[in-house]
Amino acid sequence: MTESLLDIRGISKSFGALKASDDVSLDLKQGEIHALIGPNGAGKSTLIAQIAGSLRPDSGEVWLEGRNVTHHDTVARANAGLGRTFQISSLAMEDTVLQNAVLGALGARHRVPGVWRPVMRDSDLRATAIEALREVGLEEFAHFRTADLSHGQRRQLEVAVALTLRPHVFLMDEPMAGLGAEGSAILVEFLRNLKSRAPILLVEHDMDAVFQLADRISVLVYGRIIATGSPDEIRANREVREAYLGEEDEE
Ligand SMILES: Nc1ncnc2c1ncn2[C@@H]1O[C@H](COP(=O)(O)OP(=O)(O)OP(=O)(O)O)[C@@H](O)[C@H]1O
Repeated sequence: MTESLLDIRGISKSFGALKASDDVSLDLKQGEIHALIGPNGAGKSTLIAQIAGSLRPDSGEVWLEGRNVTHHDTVARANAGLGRTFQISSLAMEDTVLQNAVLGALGARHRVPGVWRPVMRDSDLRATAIEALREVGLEEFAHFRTADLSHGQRRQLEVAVALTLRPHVFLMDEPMAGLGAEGSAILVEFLRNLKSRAPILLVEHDMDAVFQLADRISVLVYGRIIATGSPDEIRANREVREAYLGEEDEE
């Protein structure tokens, strides 16, 4: 059996009377894209926040590469190999592409250089940042203002920033959001290649992208996972179709 790099065990989280996560278990194995789908308000972002460490579960555990990180904060989890891209861009739009990547690489270091040593002249940080930009195909845009990138390129830059932390596992929250058909197609191809570098837990509303990309899909409804399986299994699952996918998938 392939070892799970990320293992979510029985996570529950309530906001008052609302159970946003209800005994959720799922895992992420080497080389796969595991998509988490579900209607608005199903609890996807709440679950991602608990995996990333920004929200504490009421009960349950998060294991990363065989280590229980349930009580680690976001920085400790990032340093342990959990890379994340966000639903809302965390990039500094007025800074250059390279500056954003260097800032990401700076977060990967366990110390902050002294103010006398300008960050942008730190050759290790620059090398890490340029390597990450090269990996996502943005090296030639290094000196562009981030605001001048296309939407899709900004998504790629977010991945580059995450790559500077040398993640072993990726959490991605709606990377396709706001992309047109062409941008989505490029990003789908990009993520398909990226998964061999680090497996991806993907929250995504774009069902075309999900069904093209995912090796496994879990469906979250009212905080509970109602099904996990291959894209074909999920498409054929009656409960999933009734709860979420709707009749348009019936052929
Ligand atoms: N901090 C909070 N306090 C109270 N309720 C919250 C809080 N965060 C989320 N919720 C509620 O928990 C439920 C799950 O929300 P969540 O944002 O995780 O869903 P989602 O599946 O990510 O939705 P979307 O697809 O729209 O992003 C919703 O009913 C939401 O209103």
